Amino acid sequence: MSGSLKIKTIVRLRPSIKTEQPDNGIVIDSPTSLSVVNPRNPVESFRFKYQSVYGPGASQEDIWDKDVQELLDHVWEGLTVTVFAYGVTSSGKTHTIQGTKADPGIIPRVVDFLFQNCTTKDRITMSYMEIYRDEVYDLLNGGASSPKLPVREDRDGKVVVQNLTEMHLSCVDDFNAIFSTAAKCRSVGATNLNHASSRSHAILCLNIARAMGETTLIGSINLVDLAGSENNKLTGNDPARMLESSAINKSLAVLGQVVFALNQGASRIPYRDSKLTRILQDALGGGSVGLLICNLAPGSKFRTDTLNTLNFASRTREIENKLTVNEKDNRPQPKAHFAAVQPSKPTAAPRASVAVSGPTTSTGLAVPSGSSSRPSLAPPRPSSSTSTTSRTTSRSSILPRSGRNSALDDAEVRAREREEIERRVRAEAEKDRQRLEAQFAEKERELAERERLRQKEIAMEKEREAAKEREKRLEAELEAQRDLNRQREQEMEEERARIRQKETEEILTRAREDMEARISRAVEEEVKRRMDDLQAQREAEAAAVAAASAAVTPSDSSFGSSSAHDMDSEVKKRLDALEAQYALQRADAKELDNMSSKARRDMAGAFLNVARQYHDKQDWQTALVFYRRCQSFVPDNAKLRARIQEVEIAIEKEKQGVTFSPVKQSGKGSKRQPSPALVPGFGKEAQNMDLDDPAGNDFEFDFQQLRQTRQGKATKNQKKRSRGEAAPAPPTIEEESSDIEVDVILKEDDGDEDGAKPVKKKKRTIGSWLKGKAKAKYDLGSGDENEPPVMSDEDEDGKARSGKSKGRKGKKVKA
Ligand SMILES: Nc1ncnc2c1ncn2[C@@H]1O[C@H](COP(=O)(O)OP(=O)(O)OP(=O)(O)O)[C@@H](O)[C@H]1O
Repeated sequence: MSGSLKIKTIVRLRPSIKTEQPDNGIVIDSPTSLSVVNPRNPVESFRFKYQSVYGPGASQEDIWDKDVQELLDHVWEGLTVTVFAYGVTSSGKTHTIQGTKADPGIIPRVVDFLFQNCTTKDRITMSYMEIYRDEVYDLLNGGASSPKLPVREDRDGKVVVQNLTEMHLSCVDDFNAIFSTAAKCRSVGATNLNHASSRSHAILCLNIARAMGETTLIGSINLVDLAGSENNKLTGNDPARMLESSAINKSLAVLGQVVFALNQGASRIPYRDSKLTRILQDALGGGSVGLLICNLAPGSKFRTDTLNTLNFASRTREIENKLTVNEKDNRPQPKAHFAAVQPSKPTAAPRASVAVSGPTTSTGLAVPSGSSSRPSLAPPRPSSSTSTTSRTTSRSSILPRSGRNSALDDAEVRAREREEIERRVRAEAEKDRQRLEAQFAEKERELAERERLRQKEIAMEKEREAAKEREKRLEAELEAQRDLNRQREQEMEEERARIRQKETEEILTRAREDMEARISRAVEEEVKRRMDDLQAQREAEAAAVAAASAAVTPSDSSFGSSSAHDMDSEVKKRLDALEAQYALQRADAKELDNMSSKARRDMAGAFLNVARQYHDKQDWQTALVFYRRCQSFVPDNAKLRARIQEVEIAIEKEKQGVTFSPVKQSGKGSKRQPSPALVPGFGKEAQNMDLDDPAGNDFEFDFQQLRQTRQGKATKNQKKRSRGEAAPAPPTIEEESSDIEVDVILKEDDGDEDGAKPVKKKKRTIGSWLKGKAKAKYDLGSGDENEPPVMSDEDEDGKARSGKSKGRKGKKVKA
């Protein structure tokens, strides 16, 4: 088989081991892709795609069956197959490549496979080496305790590990015995991350030579268990481990550079910068079939290494190898003849192959096809020697001396030329390397700058988010404060309303008490005065009787003198009464000066009430006193004047022994018409409400409806206040009654004696009524002689309205 083939790249994520926390940072999306969370920005993740992706549940067998076994077919075609495991320390490279007895990895499966499929003609050999601190040691010869082996390029440009032991295998057991001993020689040490951490890169090489008539196909399998990249902060390495670690990391860095340079198509690939890349030259951009297994470890502490490993894998899968069949010509070589000796052409050899040569064995990890320099599996036979060295020896032995000298000169010249070319190539390569490194550094700087800006942007975004959050919190706090203020204001408003209400009630109570006190004072004084008068009168009468019985005088003169005496005492009494009344009126007049018109009306009403009570009892004297006192507050009221005159007449008549029928208190008929002020539930508020029709019409007014509305509202407000809620100020009676309808009885004067007669009813609201109101009908100071003054909740008969109102519930009253 020939042609080119890209390196096959697969990924394997190992399960979490006992001491590790489960990790969701790596997600296997499909059998060929996975996503890894960005360690710098956890909301972001990177997605990768490879030929195969194995999760923690995948077995050794799965990997073998799907991705490894098929490659071994190429071995029988004389190709070199290189499988290498790459990954951070403890990611499972050794587990995958080597495995354990219970869970065998790739190596034992390959050996089984080879022996199952080989024929008796096939010859299988093995070599096993380790690269420890950038030196090569033979693991079949004691590993790092044996001498280090030089890595050279032979004349054909092949990389060879000199003196590496190659052992023949006849069966699987042979291999197991040799390998288990050799594996123990491998440099392994304990770190914090892996108790059996590989401190070296191990390369097991299995060669299969199959004779095919005149040629022998030499297939090879290189199984490479790389040491893992290490973060010394995590591994907790001691100084010795640090040196190992630095060598491991350096060789892996060069491996990365080689892959990078191959991807870039660079003219110089830095294989020579480490022993590892030098030896793997054939697998990387050389002539072999390549399989890269990237091992991943779960856990956030490995996240950056995981991403590095996956980036490395992505770059490696782009590398294309030009496959080269390793073939050996079995035909006997023609006898050495100087004409046949040609300098070997470096271009004829494969670009990169690893060959090992030593004193006892001469075999290669990869062998150039058809080349006479191909190492043989059997000990070298003189007749078919393929080594350049033996060719050179036979050539020199047949040359004459002078010819030998000139041949030596030629060789020297060629050697010098070669050195010169090598020097130039190296200088050029060095320049390329420096240029690439500069580019690399520049790229890294660019990436670092981009990363810095991204981090800055993230930090600013976070800051913006935090500021928004703060603003929201402040706004909420402000709103809460505003609510609190509103609530407090409402409470204060309610408190003020309560205080106002209380003050009003107190003022009213005080006024009422004051008035009651004055009335009772006045009554007491009057009663006392009258008692005194009565006493004086009785004493005077007793004295007069005594004097009359003692004196002996003619009957007419005695009659004349008795009559004069009576006249005197009567005049005197009247004078006393007038004086007393005058004194009272003076006292009232004094008070009157300081009173408001409303207070005057109140006082007049109070006295009128008392006067009426005496009037009803036909105690004309006392009634007269109170009517007069009432008059001192409303001196211009004509009706009151007339009432006083009536009472005075009654007194006169009484004195004359004439029976006197009680004076009617209503000037208009048997039934006094209630005024709005007398409607229960309204008290004196309605006094100022003028319900007089400007047109002089009468009307009916449903006070009961108004009262109920008002009481309903008052109860509602009271309840509100008891709950501590704000209640509106009580509306005025005008406001409340404005929508209430009344029936207006229009009157028409038909010219006869009866005067105006009610003819029809018309509905009007109190509001509209009030708009057109004329003078105040019930104003005590109005001087209206046709209407009685209205002072309190009692009607003119002195009966409480509340009692009457019960009987009138729901009935329309005539105003
Ligand atoms: N697929 C797996 N299933 C179960 N256990 C595993 C698996 N892969 C690795 N391990 C365990 O993880 C631990 C580390 O594995 P291993 O030694 O193979 O890592 P490594 O990559 O070779 O590390 P180092 O580079 O340090 O040599 C071992 O205990 C191994 O048994």
